[in-house]
Amino acid sequence: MIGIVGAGAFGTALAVALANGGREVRMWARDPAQVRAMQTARQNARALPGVMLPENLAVEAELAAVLGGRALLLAVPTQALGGLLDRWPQIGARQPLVACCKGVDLASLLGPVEMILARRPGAEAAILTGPSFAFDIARGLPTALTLAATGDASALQELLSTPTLRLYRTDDVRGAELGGALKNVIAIAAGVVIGAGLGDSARAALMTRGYAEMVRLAEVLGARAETLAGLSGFGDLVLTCTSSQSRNFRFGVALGRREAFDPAVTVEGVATARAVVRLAAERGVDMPVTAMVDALASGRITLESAEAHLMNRPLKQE
Ligand SMILES: NC(=O)C1=CN([C@@H]2O[C@H](COP(=O)(O)OP(=O)(O)OC[C@H]3O[C@@H](n4cnc5c(N)ncnc54)[C@H](O)[C@@H]3O)[C@@H](O)[C@H]2O)C=CC1
Ligand SMILES: O=C(CO)COP(=O)(O)O
Repeated sequence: MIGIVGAGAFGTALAVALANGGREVRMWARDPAQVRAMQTARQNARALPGVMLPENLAVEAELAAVLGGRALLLAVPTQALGGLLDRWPQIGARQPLVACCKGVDLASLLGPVEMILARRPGAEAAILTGPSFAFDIARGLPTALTLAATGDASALQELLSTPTLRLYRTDDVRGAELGGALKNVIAIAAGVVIGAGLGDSARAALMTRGYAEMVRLAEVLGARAETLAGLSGFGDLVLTCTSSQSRNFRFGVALGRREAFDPAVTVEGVATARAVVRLAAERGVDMPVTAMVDALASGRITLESAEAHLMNRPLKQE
């Protein structure tokens, strides 16, 4: 059995793909009304309307029902992960924990695996990340992801791979965590550029310079540059900066157009930008694109001054 905590878009998509791949899956949602609706309609109408839940995917109202399997996937937004682990001490005692989220925690400046290990020392912890929209995964479209764990991830890799979900493993947990977290910030910047009508060339420039600062910070924090060049960094950066399926990209487009954006939608890059600005300052790393996204998203600067600031930085070697 594979347990999943969190029945949002990503948790449900993984649950559907794993169940369609022949695994027994149990997914827990905190809202009993949502559980009943999913049990009755065999759909997650809130997160993935139109996707049928296979028979071997059970939707559970009790957390205990999803514990004790071969792995427990934690599919909640990064800013909710700490609270989840604090609220439910029984999570983690009996199975490997796989973080299925992308971000840096604002309260602790830690990544998802670091947050798990800070609260559950000695737990077997991993992160599943990489270019993959929930709807694509749920529809059974081919998807490749990175599974990063400090120990040997071969058994988990086998368990979580299906004919449509192909997992590559790495021991560079820091690199995988940071690739997924930092690309969301750059995707917001790419959205701003498109929303403001600055053009595809400007987007390509921002993606490239954004990638440079992602690698700069990741290396200082002990990650390997080659991990950032893989699925969890470069791969996800390309996907998220170029598709309007991405919520981070769409949030950026709204910012660029000076339009409002639904605050109920999960946009990981906003809190992560704020956290990364602090992390970068602590480590003395220059991250101009991230700083600009944070300042824009929090309304501290205008679009015009953000553009002028980035274009008027001292000329330098690439
Ligand atoms: N949607 C996508 O295409 C993908 C999302 N991700 C990542 O997955 C993570 C989750 O995102 P989504 O599922 O898309 O967000 P979502 O907003 O669709 O769902 C989040 C779910 O977490 C639940 N939740 C929040 N706090 C909770 C708590 N304390 N206890 C229990 N449940 C809680 C919410 O009720 C909601 O069902 C994010 O870090 C995101 O970056 C990764 C790859 C693809
Ligand atoms: O991480 C994702 C795709 O890999 C999903 O991106 P958004 O959270 O921006 O929708």
